[in-house]
Amino acid sequence: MTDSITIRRPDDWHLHLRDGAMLQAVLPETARHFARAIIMPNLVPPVVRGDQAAAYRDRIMAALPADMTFEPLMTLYLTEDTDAADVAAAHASGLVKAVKLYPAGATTNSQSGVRDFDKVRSVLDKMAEIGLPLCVHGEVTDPEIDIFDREAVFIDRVLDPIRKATPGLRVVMEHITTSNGVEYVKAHEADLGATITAHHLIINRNHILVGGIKPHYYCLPVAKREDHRLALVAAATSGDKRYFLGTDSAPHTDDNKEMACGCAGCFTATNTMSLVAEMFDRESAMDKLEGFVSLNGPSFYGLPVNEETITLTKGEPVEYPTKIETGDGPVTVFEPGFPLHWRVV
Ligand SMILES: NC(=O)N[C@@H](CC(=O)O)C(=O)O
Ligand SMILES: [Zn+2]
Ligand SMILES: [Zn+2]
Repeated sequence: MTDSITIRRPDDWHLHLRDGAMLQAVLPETARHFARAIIMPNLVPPVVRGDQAAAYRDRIMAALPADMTFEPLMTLYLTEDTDAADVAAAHASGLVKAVKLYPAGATTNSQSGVRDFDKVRSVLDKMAEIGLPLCVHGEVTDPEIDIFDREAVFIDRVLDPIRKATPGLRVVMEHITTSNGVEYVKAHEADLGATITAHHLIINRNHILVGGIKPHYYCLPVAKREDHRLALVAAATSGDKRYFLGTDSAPHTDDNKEMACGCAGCFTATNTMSLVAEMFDRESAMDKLEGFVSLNGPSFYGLPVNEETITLTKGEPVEYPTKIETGDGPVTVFEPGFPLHWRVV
């Protein structure tokens, strides 16, 4: 049995860093292990234009501790008013690596998202032309649709039509939670990838609801039934290059999670590598870990892999804080409910 593994330094292809005091507190948790991350633009107000993305990147770099290296890969939040020329310029300058589609009302800070997909047609056409990926929060918001079906219905009603209407558009299905998401990627060879979070490899909907409600397991898309979790584990550990790690680490203060109407989001930045390694080890798939966390993402985004390496070793259960302190209040670290044995040395 292997108890030590050295891999190229990983990247996180879906991360929420927020701003201000929260940014200051959570950034080191990611930069400790990850070289780069795709930075989600759902601030209030959202990061819509290139100049806003440049200013946000500068705030992230200013918050980075002097002894750490980290490269934020910036994204723009697609709205019905997004200007295709501004998007193209932000991409040409090297600043912006993706555009993010939030169906309006689907998740945290998505009020400015898209309602009428015809209104973003010209931006999507431009993105297909210049090879700029679209990252998609794939859930319909129709109140008639059951929350556990929203991803599957999104694929049929929205995603597949968009892809057919915009040939060549490169799409990342973000934080997939269903076998439907896994199968859709598998069935469409070109221009399609998917991120998978650490927490969706670990929890199913029972973990949220059985024996009392667990607000720190509530995120969107919500965890589904066990057969979907198993499909995600199989996809992540398969070695298929189209699946890669996007943690969706999404900090909310405990005050905002543990309330009558708690926010959606799991905070995993602190222990992601231990969580993912534990799950890969259980599947006897440690040889696939580097692909999932360090190689497949750069391959999809057309970026070089990281030159540095990290080493993980297996031993006594890893200790990590139950909460991190932030200027806005404590944020609870994702607790899988079982010991983690792999640590980054
Ligand atoms: N995943 C979540 O539950 N929350 C994210 C938004 C998102 O990625 O959908 C957040 O910004 O808090
Ligand atoms: Zn999302
Ligand atoms: Zn997210």
